[in-house]
Amino acid sequence: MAGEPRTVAPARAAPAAHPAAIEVRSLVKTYPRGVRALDGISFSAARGEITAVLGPNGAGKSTLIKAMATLTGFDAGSIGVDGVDVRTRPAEVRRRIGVVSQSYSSDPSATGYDNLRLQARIYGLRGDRLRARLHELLDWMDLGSAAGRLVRTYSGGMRRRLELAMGLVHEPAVLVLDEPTAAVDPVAAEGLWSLVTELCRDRRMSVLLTTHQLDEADRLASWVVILNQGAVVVQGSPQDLKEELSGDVVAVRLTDPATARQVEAAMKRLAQVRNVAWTGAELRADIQGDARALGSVLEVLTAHSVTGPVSVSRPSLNDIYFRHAGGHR
Ligand SMILES: Nc1ncnc2c1ncn2[C@@H]1O[C@H](COP(=O)(O)OP(=O)(O)OP(=O)(O)O)[C@@H](O)[C@H]1O
Repeated sequence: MAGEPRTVAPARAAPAAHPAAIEVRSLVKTYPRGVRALDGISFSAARGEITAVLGPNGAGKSTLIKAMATLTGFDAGSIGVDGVDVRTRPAEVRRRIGVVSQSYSSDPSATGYDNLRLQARIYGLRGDRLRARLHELLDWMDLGSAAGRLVRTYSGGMRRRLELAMGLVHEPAVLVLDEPTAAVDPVAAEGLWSLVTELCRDRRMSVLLTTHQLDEADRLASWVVILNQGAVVVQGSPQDLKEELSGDVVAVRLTDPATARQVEAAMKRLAQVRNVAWTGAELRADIQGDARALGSVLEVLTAHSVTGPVSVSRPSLNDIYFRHAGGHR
């Protein structure tokens, strides 16, 4: 379960004269049968920066993206995209936002070029402008030589780059990427991230991404919003979030269920242990204090005859994620 709702930094608010790339205020969305997917979330994504939204399955990330992209309605609150209200001016929002969703939107039985051309035509590009934009995007995404091939012959990384090109065709001010590196290999993911970083740095594009890859958020984003069960449990810069966890993290793998339960209970009784969370069979304890705190934790492990390797490290964004977004055995 998540801890108490909290922020390590207040939700940022942009001055009215320079609206944020995305401004979400007290957003509520309830699906039929009373599923409250978004329970009053607020955050702001700054212009020209990467903002990451993290959260476990079902946290509400996709619903949030759909609401931003005008693909689903919401019950209360507001969303501004590039200063434009989603509810009152949805058509204008669609011109200003590009969305690259988790599921592919390209047609595998058409060529990369034809997919991109169709997308450009949907956005009203014609003639020389269309050809120039397609040429630019294909070149930029390093798809020039593969443009005439059917998309079904593309590798996962090439297909992701094509999807990115399709999301950029109308030169949106705000780009939303829903788990863009899911199912691509690390090299292809790295390629995608350098393209996205370039978009922000050189073209002042604002990017909001959802990811399960915490190291990605840590490395790329200037602001991180962690959702759980439709609520913002914590938000701040990666640095803010890390500073929130001073002390050390002790990690140990416990495969025997009875031992795991006993060790968890004993750890929780230690005054120096601030939080205990599970990542699969790995128990992670946040400890506060000097070497004596570590000594007490090791004593618990010894008392329960735990002989496996134990690691001690500085907290990462991973630890904050599991602390706030759950992590039960
Ligand atoms: N069309 C729908 N009808 C009813 N409930 C829905 C619908 N879509 C999503 N939900 C529910 O809303 C909640 C939030 O789902 P959402 O897909 O937004 O989460 P998510 O964070 O994107 O998850 P994932 O990481 O698995 O993609 C979940 O409880 C989900 O079951």
